[in-house]
Formats: sequence, structure tokens, C-alpha cells
Amino acid sequence: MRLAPGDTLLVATRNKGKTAEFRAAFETLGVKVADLTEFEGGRDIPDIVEDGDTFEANAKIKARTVALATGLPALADDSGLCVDALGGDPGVFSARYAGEGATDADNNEKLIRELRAAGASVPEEIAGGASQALSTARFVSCLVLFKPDGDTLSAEGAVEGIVTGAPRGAGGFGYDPLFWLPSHGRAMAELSVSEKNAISHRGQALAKLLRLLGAPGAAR
Ligand SMILES: O=P(O)(O)OP(=O)(O)OP(=O)(O)OC[C@H]1O[C@@H](n2cnc3c(O)ncnc32)[C@H](O)[C@@H]1O
Ligand SMILES: [Mg+2]
Repeated sequence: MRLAPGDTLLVATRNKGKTAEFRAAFETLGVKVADLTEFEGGRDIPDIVEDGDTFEANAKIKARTVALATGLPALADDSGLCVDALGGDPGVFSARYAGEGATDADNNEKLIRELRAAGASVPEEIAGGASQALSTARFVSCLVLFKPDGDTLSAEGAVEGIVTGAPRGAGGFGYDPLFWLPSHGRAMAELSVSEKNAISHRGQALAKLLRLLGAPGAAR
């Protein structure tokens, strides 16, 4: 599959934060992005049950559902935060960590509560300037592009950081205010969309996917 300027790519998400990041990345290629709330028929697609055990399985479920419903290639992201002091949780359960229908604020509160209850902390030399550093962690994203003929492409990306009990920044979404980047001396939510795309799990996965599609160096 080739993505050409003027094309519209269907993105199998209802998360407006993800849409904004994909839109900014694909803009550099002249490719438009439409999510499930935006494209013809997208709103009629019922909530997709994400019951896979892995990010890749869930991304495939989302991309396949939308590609088969529309007859068009669809891109999906499944992602989450894997926290070392919690044995890798919430992982694939990141969106519903505080329960079905949980908001980002609910999930963030629960994450801080669980880490404090576990007495988690990070030594200063690893915390990289974070205040209230609770655990090392990584964001992981798996992207799957599913074509209606059944052909799929997938790519994964990850970014390491520190979960803190002191939220910072108003950008991004989800756990971004709690995710400190020692290399940048800022929280993920303090980065612009393009700064985030340049380093994030999703940005790295997208760069790999675009290389697989034959668009080297694009969309970073
Ligand atoms: O399934 P879709 O509709 O794409 O949207 P979603 O928000 O439900 O997305 P996921 O099922 O992939 O769940 C991932 C959750 O992990 C968190 N997450 C993933 N990427 C993140 C990022 O870049 N910054 C902050 N939190 C992120 C956030 O809480 C997401 O809701
Ligand atoms: Mg989801």
C-alpha cells in the first residue's frame, strides 16, 4: 500500500489525543487522517471489544474491524503504560485501569494511589530530576495497518520514563502528566504534539511503519 498526498487514512480510534498525534505526523506527508468519530459510517461502528492479551492482538482487532466494516485500509494503535513497580501493570488494561468508563483523571489517581500503597520510589540518580519519582516505566504502542484483503503490517515502539506523583503539563492525554522524561527534564504532557511524536512510543512505531510502507524518514 502506498500513501500519497491527498489520501485519507482511516484511523480506528475514538481517542482524540491519538487522532491529534496521527494528524500532525501524517500532515508532513500530505495525508489526511479521519478517526471513528469523523469518517462516513465510522460512528455506526459499535465499541470494539479489546479482549486481546497483547497490544498487537488488540491493535489487530481494532484495525480489522474497521477495515472490514468500511472496505478500506485502517490503522489502529493499541498502547499503554507498563510500570515496573507494578509488575508491568496496567499494560493492556491502561485505558480501564480504574474500571470500565474510567477517565484519564480516574486512572492517574489510581496509579499514584497504587504506587504509594506499594511504597514505591526511585533513587535520585535514576529519577533524573523528577519530583515524587515513584517508578521506572515505559509507554508501549503497537500499530497495525489492516488492508481489506487481509494483508497486515505492524510496528511497535516504546519510550522509557519515570512515573511521578506530581502531575505536570496540559498537553497530550492519558498518563502524560505523570510521565517524566529524564532526558528532557520535562513531563510528556509538557511537550508539543510534534515534540512528543519525535520521541514517543507512538511516534517511533509510526516511523517504523512508514519505513515498512516505503516512506523513509517521514512523519517524525
Ligand atoms: O482504543 P482507542 O479507541 O484507540 O483509544 P483508547 O484510549 O481506548 O486507547 P487504548 O485502548 O490503546 O488504551 C491505551 C491507554 O493507555 C494510555 N496511553 C496510551 N498512549 C498514551 C500516551 O501517548 N500518553 C498517555 N497515555 C497513553 C491511555 O490511558 C490510553 O487510554
Ligand atoms: Mg481502547
